[in-house]
Amino acid sequence: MLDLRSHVARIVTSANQLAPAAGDLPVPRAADSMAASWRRCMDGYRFDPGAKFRIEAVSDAELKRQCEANDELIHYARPEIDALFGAVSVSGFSISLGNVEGYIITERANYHPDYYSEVERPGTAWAEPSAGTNAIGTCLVERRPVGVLTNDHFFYEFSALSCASAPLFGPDAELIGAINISIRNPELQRETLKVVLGLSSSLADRIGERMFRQAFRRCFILKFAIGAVDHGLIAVDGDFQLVGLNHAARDMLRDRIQLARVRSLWAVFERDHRLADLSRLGGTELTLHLQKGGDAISVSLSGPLEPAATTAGAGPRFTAAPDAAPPAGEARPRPAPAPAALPPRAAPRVLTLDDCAGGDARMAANVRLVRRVLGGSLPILLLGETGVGKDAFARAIHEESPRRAAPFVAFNCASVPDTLIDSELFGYGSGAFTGARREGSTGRLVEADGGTLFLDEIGDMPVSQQTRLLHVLESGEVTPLGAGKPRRVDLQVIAATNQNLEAQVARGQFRQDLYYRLAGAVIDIPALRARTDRRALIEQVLAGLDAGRGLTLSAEALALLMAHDWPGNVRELRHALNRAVHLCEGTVLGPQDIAIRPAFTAAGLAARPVLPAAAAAFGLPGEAGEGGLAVAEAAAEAGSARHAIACAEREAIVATLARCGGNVKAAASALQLSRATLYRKLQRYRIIP
Ligand SMILES: Nc1ncnc2c1ncn2[C@@H]1O[C@H](COP(=O)(O)OP(=O)(O)OP(=O)(O)O)[C@@H](O)[C@H]1O
Repeated sequence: MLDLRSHVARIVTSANQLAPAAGDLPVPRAADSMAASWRRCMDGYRFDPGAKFRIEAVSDAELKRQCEANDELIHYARPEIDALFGAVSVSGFSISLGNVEGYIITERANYHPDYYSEVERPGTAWAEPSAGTNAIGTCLVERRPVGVLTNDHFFYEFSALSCASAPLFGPDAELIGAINISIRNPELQRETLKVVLGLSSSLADRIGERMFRQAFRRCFILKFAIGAVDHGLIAVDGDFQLVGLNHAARDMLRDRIQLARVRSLWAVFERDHRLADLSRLGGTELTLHLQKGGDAISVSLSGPLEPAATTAGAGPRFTAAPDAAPPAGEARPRPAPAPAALPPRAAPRVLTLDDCAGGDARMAANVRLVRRVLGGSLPILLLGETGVGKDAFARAIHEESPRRAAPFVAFNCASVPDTLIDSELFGYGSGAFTGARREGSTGRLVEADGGTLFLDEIGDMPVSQQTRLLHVLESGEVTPLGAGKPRRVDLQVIAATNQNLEAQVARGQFRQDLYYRLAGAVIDIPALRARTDRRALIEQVLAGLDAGRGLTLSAEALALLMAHDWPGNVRELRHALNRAVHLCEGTVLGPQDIAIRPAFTAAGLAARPVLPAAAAAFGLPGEAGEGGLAVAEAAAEAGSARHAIACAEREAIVATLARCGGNVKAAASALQLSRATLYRKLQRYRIIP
């Protein structure tokens, strides 16, 4: 432990250099990772490391309110904390649970009288903007496990303490708190703290897993490990549609999920026939292969905790949606004792063209146009926002086409790296390049011979491949790479995009001649919000998801769904309903089952820029700039509705700060947020570094 002078000098030097200091001050290597936090303390929160510090604590009444607000979290965390505490009962040791605001809400402590201190009791405020560098607060800011050894604490008052905290993520992958282990021993070694950090992390993972399994208790759960991280959890329904991914799974699979914008498990893993009947496989360990030649991953599969159709006797719902606490007075959910299988489901039906048309006049006209060119060689171009059903429409075209006995081959131009598009699409001959398969590859164009080739996300095709594709469309011949001899192909090409191809042509990003070639029959699929048959479509999608439970929508739920503007279109609708079906206890879906908010219509809010005056006052970029990106990232994966909410929140914060002349305390009070929460949001939206 350093004396006060050396403590202050070390912090100031390291924070300023963000690297070990030269000279005679002992600056351990961990100072590197702490320095960013020390710098935040000095520059961001205007703390002085030499100042006397007293930890803030909330009143008993406020602590009670916070405990009630975090009732679910405490319910799942407490048994795990007790179990670990019982196993490691040494003196000067405590395990605490901090909420996302950094307040300790429950704790088990076994203090040695020599080391006893009031500082860590429930109600104390450990958010970094309140208490400086400390394990709970810094872990919440950095969203990663953090160990803080003695003098790594910003304030000298805490330098007898060493702490290790790990973030806790909820079933929707949102940060909900931190688990902290503290040891009051000024002699503690950094290596020992690393072991303690491991304990904190596995405790947080176990609590997160229990919450995830309960939230998705009517789903099949796949648990897997990639690299050192071994707690990836995926919830799927009986149709292998992804219903939930925990934080670790999103992290591990981010690229694959974003690339393909997937909702199906089989867009992440290679399809595996052993999983054909999920309900027989509970408790199975198996190896799945990541798509596109990815690694083999060991996966353990468990069946639902509750049958999907359960009504009476089920514990009250724990919804995974943030802010959706269970209604007051409901008892806590208890995991159901015996696993049960989901009722069998009909295989997902391929939509027909009539299904796609529904009762919408524009769609009916689209279908009439398409029927006139079915099976010919005139290309069809499908335009429409993401999720409107372009892929579904393309498949329906093929199924009604005279070509339906031949293959339907789909190729997503955005999900294949540029360097592989050539070989994947046009094929290659044996030994065409290093790493090529000995027997060569036919390529998708040849695979689709006689049938339909669906080129999804055509706007993402690189210009060099556009030239080759144009040649194929004009000549009807494909020449695989290194194969010399061209091969004739007869196919109907359907291309799709949610981009503005004409604008891309004007910018030189898309070949004009290819655009005209592809635009044989142009089908503009309307956004869900513009469809006149929205209500019928909502009911049709629900009927396809409810596995024969005969679920209906309450008037309020229907009103909510009708009022939403569905920026993610039918996909978003499907996802919202799928989730509601899994969370709904009875047979009528209520508004509480629907995770969207009518007050924030995404198109309106997302389109509004940050108030120009506020942006100027703080030197902020407008919505399209870095701040907008920060919002987008913060809301990534959470869906566009939450993105809109995040936009609105950021806008409100910036405007209030501007009104309060940049005074964070005044802005926090005007926004009715704690100072710590406001700082967290300022960082999250990158309003401050
Ligand atoms: N008319 C419909 N009825 C029921 N479900 C539909 C309908 N249209 C689309 N869907 C469903 O909506 C989801 C999204 O559709 P699809 O993947 O075809 O959209 P997309 O326009 O191709 O999206 P993207 O541009 O992101 O690729 C799919 O699960 C699809 O089955």
